[in-house]
Amino acid sequence: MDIQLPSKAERHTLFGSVTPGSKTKPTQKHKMSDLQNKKNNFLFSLNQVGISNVKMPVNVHSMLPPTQQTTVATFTLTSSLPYNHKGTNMSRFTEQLEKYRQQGFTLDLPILRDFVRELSERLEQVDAKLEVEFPWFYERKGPFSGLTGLNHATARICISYSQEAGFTNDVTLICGITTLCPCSKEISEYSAHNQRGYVTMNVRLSNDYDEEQDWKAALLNAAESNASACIHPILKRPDEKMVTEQAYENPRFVEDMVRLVTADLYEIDWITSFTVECRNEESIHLHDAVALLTINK
Ligand SMILES: Nc1nc2c(ncn2[C@@H]2O[C@H](COP(=O)(O)OP(=O)(O)OP(=O)(O)O)[C@@H](O)[C@H]2O)c(=O)[nH]1
Repeated sequence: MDIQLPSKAERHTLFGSVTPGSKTKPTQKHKMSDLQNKKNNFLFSLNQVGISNVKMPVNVHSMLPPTQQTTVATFTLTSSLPYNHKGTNMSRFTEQLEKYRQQGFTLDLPILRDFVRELSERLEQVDAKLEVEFPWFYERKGPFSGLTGLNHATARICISYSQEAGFTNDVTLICGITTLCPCSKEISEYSAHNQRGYVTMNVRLSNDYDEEQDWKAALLNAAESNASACIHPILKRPDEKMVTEQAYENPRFVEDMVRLVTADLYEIDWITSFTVECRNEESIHLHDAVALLTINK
């Protein structure tokens, strides 16, 4: 094949690009109009305005191995906006993220609290909120073989700051477990259906919480230690036999899961309130089974 192509500039013209016209508007920042900083009565104050779905590599400390890990986090950053401000200064949200990225952003709670307070100052607003979600990785050994592999759970941190009320620290962990149906076990001559369930624990941390306690590991343990069995990346046949028998010996409805996890979270003194949800991707249905419980201690 021998195709004679026009130059790249000619190709762009062919596909509709035009020469820039004469430009009259200022190019220097101080001469540009600043629409978003216009003050007037704009009718309503806003609860939240900012940016969402921002991806960034971050560092995470973990009590479970790997104890230092890098992962990709998705951020939402917002503040409120008074009725007399037309718009927020959007560029300052990403400027704040970039400042922390250059320092090697680690998602420790004290660092995130500094981030949110500084963000409110940078925005010249009375409050700010950070929500960040990331896959958190933890090693899991086969129960017989001891062979190690990596599992992950979805972790979320939400820090709110206001000059008036200070900080609230909410965290969420969503992890996979195995559940075996008690009803199916009871009524069947053989076997019982079982499935992958997802436990979502949404927790408010008290001021006593310190990073040594690692909320991620504690919430994972609350879910897994009450499940029919844990999820494993690598299982050899002796492992598989153990996991299968363990599930049969520990049947759980979604209701059982939520109540048992609730009891564990209730006993943790650095948790002030929480919601537990269990969702089973039923293997005998196309629909899921769900249960949810909220506790204010
Ligand atoms: N408020 C607002 N800004 C938007 C919106 N859509 C885009 N922008 C952003 O406007 C930003 C520029 O505005 P500012 O952050 O106020 O920029 P600036 O005034 O040069 O920066 P400062 O001097 O820090 O105030 C860009 O980052 C755009 O992304 C919107 O819906 N609302």
